[in-house]
Amino acid sequence: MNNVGEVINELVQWLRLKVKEANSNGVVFGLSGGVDSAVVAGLAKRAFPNNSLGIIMPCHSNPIDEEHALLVADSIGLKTEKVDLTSVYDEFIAMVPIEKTNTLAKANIKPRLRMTTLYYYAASYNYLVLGCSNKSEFTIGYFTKHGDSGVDLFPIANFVKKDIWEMAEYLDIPQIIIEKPPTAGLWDDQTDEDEIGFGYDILDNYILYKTGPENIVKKIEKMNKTSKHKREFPPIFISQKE
Ligand SMILES: Nc1ncnc2c1ncn2[C@@H]1O[C@H](COP(=O)(O)OP(=O)(O)OC[C@H]2O[C@@H]([n+]3cccc(C(=O)O)c3)[C@H](O)[C@@H]2O)[C@@H](O)[C@H]1O
Ligand SMILES: Nc1ncnc2c1ncn2[C@@H]1O[C@H](COP(=O)(O)OP(=O)(O)OP(=O)(O)O)[C@@H](O)[C@H]1O
Ligand SMILES: [Mg+2]
Repeated sequence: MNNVGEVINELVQWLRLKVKEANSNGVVFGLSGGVDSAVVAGLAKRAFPNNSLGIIMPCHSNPIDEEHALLVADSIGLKTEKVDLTSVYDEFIAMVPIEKTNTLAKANIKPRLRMTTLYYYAASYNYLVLGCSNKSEFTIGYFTKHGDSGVDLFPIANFVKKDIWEMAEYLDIPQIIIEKPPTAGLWDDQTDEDEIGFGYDILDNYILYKTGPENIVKKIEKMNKTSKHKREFPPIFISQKE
C-alpha cells in the first residue's frame, strides 16, 4: 500500500466525522487478540483517545486470545472490558432444543452474542459499533451475517489482509499479533486459511489484480456470488397489485 501513514490519518478523520454525524461520543468494538481488531483498536484510540473501548468476549475461546487482546490494549493504552459469554452460550444451547443442528449453526451464535453485547455498550455510552472485517473476508463472505458484520461502521472493509498487516506494522501492533495465523476462533484449531481452502496471498492477488490459479479464481467468484446477500440489506417485497 502506498502512503500507509496518510491513509491512517485519513481513516482517523473519517471515524471522527462519522461519529460526529451520528451525534455519538465514541466507539466500541470486539477486541479478539487478532490483527484486524488490533488495527481497528489502533485507529479508534487515535481518533478518540478517551472514548474508545475494546470488549474482550471469550466464548469457549482459547485463553491465549484474551492474553493477546490485553497485549494489544496495553501497547496502545486502550480501555477494555471483559464479558465472558461462555455460560450465556451454554445456556442458550441448552434452551433451544434443535436435535438436528450442525457445527456452523452453533458456532455462528458466538459472533451474534458478541454483536448483542457490543450494542448494549454502544447504546449505554452513546458510542458507535466498529466492525473489523477486511476486504478479503468481505469478498468471499467469510463472516457471520448479523454477527461480526452487525455493526455501524466498517473502517477497514475496503483493505485487503495484506494492507491490514501493513497498517498493523505502522501502528506498532506487537509482532506476535501480526505473525500469528488469522483465526475466527469459533472452534479448536480453526484457522481462516484451512477453512477457506486457500491462502490470503492468493485471495488478495485475485482481489487486487484479478489473477490466480484458474480453479481457485472460480472458487472465489462462486463464494463472492453466493455471499452477496450478506453484504446487502435484505430484499423488500413490493406488491405489483397496489
Ligand atoms: N441467498 C440468500 N439470500 C438471503 N439469505 C441467505 C441466502 N443464503 C443464505 N442465507 C442466510 O444466511 C445464513 C448463512 O450465513 P451465516 O449465518 O453468516 O453463516 P455461514 O456463511 O454459513 O458461516 C459463516 C462463515 O464465516 C466464518 N466466520 C464467521 C465469523 C467470524 C469469522 C472470522 O474470520 O473471524 C469467520 C465462519 O467460520 C463460517 O465459515 C443462512 O442460514 C440463511 O439464513
Ligand atoms: N474473543 C473475542 N472477543 C472479542 N471480540 C472478538 C472475539 N473473537 C472475535 N471477535 C470480533 O470479531 C471480529 C472478527 O474476527 P476475525 O478473526 O476476523 O478478526 P481478528 O481476530 O481481529 O483478526 P484475524 O482474522 O487475524 O484473526 C474480531 O475482529 C473482533 O472484533
Ligand atoms: Mg481472529
